[in-house]
Amino acid sequence: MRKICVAELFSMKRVQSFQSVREEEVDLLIESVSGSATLANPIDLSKCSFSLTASIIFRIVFSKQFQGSELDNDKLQKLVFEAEAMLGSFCNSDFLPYVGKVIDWFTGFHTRLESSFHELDSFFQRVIEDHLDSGPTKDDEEDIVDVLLRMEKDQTQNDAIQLTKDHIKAILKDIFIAGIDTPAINMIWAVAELARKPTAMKKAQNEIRSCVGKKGKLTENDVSKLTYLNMVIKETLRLHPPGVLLLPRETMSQIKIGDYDINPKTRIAVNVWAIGRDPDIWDNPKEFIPERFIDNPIDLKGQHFELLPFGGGRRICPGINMGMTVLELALANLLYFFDWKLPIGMREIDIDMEEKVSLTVGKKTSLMLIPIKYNM
Ligand code: HEM
Repeated sequence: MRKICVAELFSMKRVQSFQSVREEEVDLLIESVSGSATLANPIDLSKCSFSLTASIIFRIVFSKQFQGSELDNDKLQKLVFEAEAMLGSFCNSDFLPYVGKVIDWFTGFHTRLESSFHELDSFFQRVIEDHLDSGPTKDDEEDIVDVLLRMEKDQTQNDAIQLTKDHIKAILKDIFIAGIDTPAINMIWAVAELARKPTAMKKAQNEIRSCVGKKGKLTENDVSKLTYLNMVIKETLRLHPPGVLLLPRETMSQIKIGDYDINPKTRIAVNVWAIGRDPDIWDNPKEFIPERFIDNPIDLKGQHFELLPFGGGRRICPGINMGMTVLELALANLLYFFDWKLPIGMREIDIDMEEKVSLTVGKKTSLMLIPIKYNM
């Protein structure tokens, strides 16, 4: 099932087919930040980044606008954070037969879980019904729901897996939870780290501005030339991988890790946050130094175990291409069009880097910075 979805939903071809959506949404973000830049007031970049990734996911998944939708105005953020909190919490009934269920009822966990599930489920149900009502879509205009409904319709009884509406909703939920928050979190950590290190910020801006020149427009085609920006993103993902423990694994046989004998069916969590800060692997591990990736072959594709922000193996993030493209495009645009100043009276070291721990680990407080329009 995952194989089919990866081939259909996250292939390079499909990711490319949504290029115009990403570029249009980033342009809208830049337009809205430009409006605030004239006032020279700090803006809430955390909110902007969540709204950008939500807008992109809404359009590629449902062909719907996020702004003005029933989940706009912080409602979606609350829903996603609540679903992440539930997935990241200890669920007693998973581990303690019978008694666990009673404990979950008693603590209120069960009610929270049900309410989070029903809100998302009824939203996806409406989305699917809308798509069915509006009939088939042309191949080159398909969104992700269209693709999933087509796969359901075209399957035969001989197929090994029978795709149902519940499967479709589960896939949509996965994309929603995994695809909106993670790139937004990374965008914020990257800008926060750059704001704390003005030399790196300037270096990234100089690279972008000399590459794009006075064109006044920065597209995905420009991004592949930005090597320093790519190092900034790698360094951010080393220090701040959003999914710090990856998805849980279960051992299939008796294995040995270091000096430990691990039994079959043991649940394993891989702490990529700790690996990224391991002093045996990285010099000055707590320092933000994008230059450490110069002439360094380590990449993000799950082959180098020193750096696994997208995981690895069979469960590696299927949205890696989409996530990286959104991150690169949005950051490049924010750094091309604006210089970023700290609110009055604030120093670089005052930027709060405290983490908010849930299923993902983001910046606890909003990142507030003043955008200054760059004169080309
Ligand atoms: C910077 C951006 C992103 C980061 C750092 C990230 C990271 C991750 C990680 C660490 C995992 C677990 C992998 C493992 O355990 O080996 C994961 C899973 C997943 N990601 Fe991403 N992700 C990002 C963007 C996206 C985007 C944009 C989408 C979709 C559009 C997406 C969809 C998914 C899905 C569906 C899964 C679950 C796969 C499964 O259940 O096997 N991700 N992601």
